[in-house]
Amino acid sequence: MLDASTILAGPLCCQILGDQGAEVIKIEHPVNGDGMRGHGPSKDGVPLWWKEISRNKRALGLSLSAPEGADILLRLAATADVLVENFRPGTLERWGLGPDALHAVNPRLVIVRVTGFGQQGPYAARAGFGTLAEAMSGFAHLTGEAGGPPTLPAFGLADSICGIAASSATMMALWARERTGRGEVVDLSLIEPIMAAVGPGPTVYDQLGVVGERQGNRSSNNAPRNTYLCKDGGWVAVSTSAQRIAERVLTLVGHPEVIDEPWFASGRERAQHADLLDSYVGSWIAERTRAEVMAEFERVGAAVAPVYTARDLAEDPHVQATGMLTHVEDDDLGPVLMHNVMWRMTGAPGRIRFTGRRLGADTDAILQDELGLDAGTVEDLRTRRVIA
Ligand SMILES: CC(C)(COP(=O)(O)OP(=O)(O)OC[C@H]1O[C@@H](n2cnc3c(N)ncnc32)[C@H](O)[C@@H]1OP(=O)(O)O)[C@@H](O)C(=O)NCCC(=O)NCCSC(=O)C(=O)O
Repeated sequence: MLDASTILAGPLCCQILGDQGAEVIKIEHPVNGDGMRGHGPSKDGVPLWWKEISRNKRALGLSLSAPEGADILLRLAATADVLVENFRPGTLERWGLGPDALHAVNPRLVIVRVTGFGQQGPYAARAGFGTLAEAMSGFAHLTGEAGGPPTLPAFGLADSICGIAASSATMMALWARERTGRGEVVDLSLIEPIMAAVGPGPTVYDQLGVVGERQGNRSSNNAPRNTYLCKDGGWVAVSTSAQRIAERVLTLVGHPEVIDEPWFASGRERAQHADLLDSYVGSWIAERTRAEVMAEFERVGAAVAPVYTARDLAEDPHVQATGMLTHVEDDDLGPVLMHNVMWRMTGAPGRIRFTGRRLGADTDAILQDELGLDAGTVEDLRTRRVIA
């Protein structure tokens, strides 16, 4: 599997498949590397996010815009199952590496193309980032306080949802290939996966002519639903998407009488009485420590979670017991804590074999051992910065 993508969506797709056993070659610009190397904090010059996002990927520095680099990609593509890229539409074609050229060397290749806005349409040529997808999908309009500005997430939400969707699309394309014998071209924009996650807003607009508005931490589908401050300064989140859970919460906080109100019978109607329900739940929680709130909610079978920092998450006994986070040995850093393979499978469990490598760490092995280039050619390409 060839990961010629940059920053987040495409690389996350390849990380997920690499976790599950795909042999991934990470292709990067030989001089600049993947911009992802500069994202987020580093320790003594070692980029920390890179260790996680590029795990299980061998590193090849290769200029795809140089004709000799493009030729090397075609040779790698000839035996690959999948190529993931996220250049603007037309860029691969400009380098002689469009789907026609790739399928000419390997008709069974699955080509996954991540873009901001899709391969076609009036916005196709625009530069795309997850932030723009968060804005255009409806997410930002719905997020934030009523009366406050539209709000963006503090992390790459649209990119990550797209990366997860891309991994699923890749597997579906591979499955289709099993039946047809032919590769696929997957056209995946950053907008569509987060649009699907934002929900049925366009359907509601189509049928009812109304659009949703920001309402802080509340939901228009259920109440009580919010974050609440505990006596010791900790926060918890409560959700009551199921009717039975709503009844248990209001009984627990000492207001069982409200359950008999006709409007209490549906989440949507409860949402219209969020002020009252929040005041009942909020004042009960404010008199207790977070540990007490957690224990009481658990005792009555209601739904609650602590609002965690990264430190809380790392120290949580459930996270530790289930291995949701795991330590992986790294050459630069020693043991590094990172999120584990995202799910557990009985027969073919995923595995983190190694952490993200330095730019070009595997270039010689890939070009000499796998493509049969001689050492002199490799050195010449390196001198001319076609490879790194
Ligand atoms: C990210 C982009 C805005 C970057 O736009 P541009 O800089 O104009 O690049 P292009 O796509 O046109 O691709 C050409 C450039 O790719 C760079 N490039 C990268 N890798 C290589 C390799 N291996 N070889 C050659 N060139 C390479 C190089 O600098 C090229 O510029 P030249 O040397 O000049 O030719 C765009 O690629 C894009 O819209 N991608 C789709 C959406 C996407 O995935 N966005 C990033 C998600 S992360 C995110 O949203 C976030 O973190 O925030």
